[in-house]
Amino acid sequence: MLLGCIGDDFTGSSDLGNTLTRRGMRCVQYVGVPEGPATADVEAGIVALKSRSVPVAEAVRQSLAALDWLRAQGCRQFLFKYCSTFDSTPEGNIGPVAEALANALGARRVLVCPAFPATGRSVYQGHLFVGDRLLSESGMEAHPLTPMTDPDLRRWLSRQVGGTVGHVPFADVAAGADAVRARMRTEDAAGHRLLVADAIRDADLEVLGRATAGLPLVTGGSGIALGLPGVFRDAGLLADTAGAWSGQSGPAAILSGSCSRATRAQVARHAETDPAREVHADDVMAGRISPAELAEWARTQEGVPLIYTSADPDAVRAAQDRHGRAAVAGAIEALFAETARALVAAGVTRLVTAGGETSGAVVEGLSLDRLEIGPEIDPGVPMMRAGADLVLALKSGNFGSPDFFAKAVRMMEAA
Ligand SMILES: Nc1ncnc2c1ncn2[C@@H]1O[C@H](COP(=O)(O)OP(=O)(O)OP(=O)(O)O)[C@@H](O)[C@H]1O
Ligand SMILES: O=C(O)[C@@H](O)C(=O)CO
Repeated sequence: MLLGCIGDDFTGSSDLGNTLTRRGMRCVQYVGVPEGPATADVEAGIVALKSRSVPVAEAVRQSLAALDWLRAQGCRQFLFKYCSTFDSTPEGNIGPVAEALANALGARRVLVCPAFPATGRSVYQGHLFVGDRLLSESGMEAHPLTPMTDPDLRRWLSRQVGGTVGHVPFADVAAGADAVRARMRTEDAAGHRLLVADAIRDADLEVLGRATAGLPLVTGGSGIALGLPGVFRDAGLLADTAGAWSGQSGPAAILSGSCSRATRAQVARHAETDPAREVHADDVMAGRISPAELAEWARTQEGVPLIYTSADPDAVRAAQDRHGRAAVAGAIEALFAETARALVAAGVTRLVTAGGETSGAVVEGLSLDRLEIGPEIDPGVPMMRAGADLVLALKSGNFGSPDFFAKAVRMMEAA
């Protein structure tokens, strides 16, 4: 294993797997820290954690355990993957995890770059944009768990870490890898370890990736991985053999706990043509709804059934005020995990989930341990094989075209 990656959620990890696979690395996503050694054919291993929204100390503990395992597999470089919308609170977990990994690896000059141009995320002057809006005006300011109210990544990250935060401005990125390396040395000399880097195009991310050659730790969204396979390839380290992929026949179902704008539009689109069952937070909290009943409903539908709690920000806020943010999120995630188990037990072979936390709960609920990354459905979302009879797509909340659900189940079907 050459590149050891730690993802702070499951959809984000599959987004990273998509990038690395498309750039020719043989990549496997592990569900949590594996028990035994990896197989010898894996060039990039991603340990997917559910650490984005857990308490800081727990996120650090899990991430260091993942790092230990990846080091034991012989990795030469490590990547900490977080969300392209920098999902975190003023306490963490991005900053504390990045610092802990840097401490463990003795790493300096650690890039921080969530840019993902294919999905509209860019970093300029240290500020994160979603399309033409600042992060804090993109809808992310109303996220149920990590409301992003400050688009200045340097300022937001500074609140999370013990050290100071530096910057690699766009002028250096545009000037190429040597200029980036020079800027990183200057920032290091000024005492900054975590360095927010500007990037607005894939070409900028390629430059940043190349500039990190030989550095132990890189952090960012999946875009920061664009340039890394090329460095390994130039060193003659990649086998460059594509893995085989085949789809899966059988029933499909969709579970959506994401409340993002993109997902709500996808839910509305799917409901125009296929059966869609809304589950209300109050019913979940009161125990008025059971996974067995939802799975039975899904089994008896014509078309591809969608079960969703996705709701607009006012409804989410009201549910959180009534029940508590963590309690309602936990109860909904537990419901989706059990419903997924019931669906698969009832014969579902193609499962689409929307939302990072939701997908994490589902994958853990299904006790999956290893996901083979397949072809891309939409930017940032690959199909994945979870075993002989199960193919998954874990969609990040903000990703995917409006018809994503129908497109995903169609693409996941065996040819
Ligand atoms: N109706 C609802 N009311 C309150 N909370 C909800 C509701 N529906 C879902 N949630 C919770 O909101 C959270 C949504 O997070 P999730 O990560 O699944 O989606 P997302 O944030 O849109 O996706 P991503 O992290 O990939 O961007 C989950 O914890 C979920 O349980
Ligand atoms: O980077 C992203 O936006 C996604 O991979 C993700 O992490 C959302 O959960």
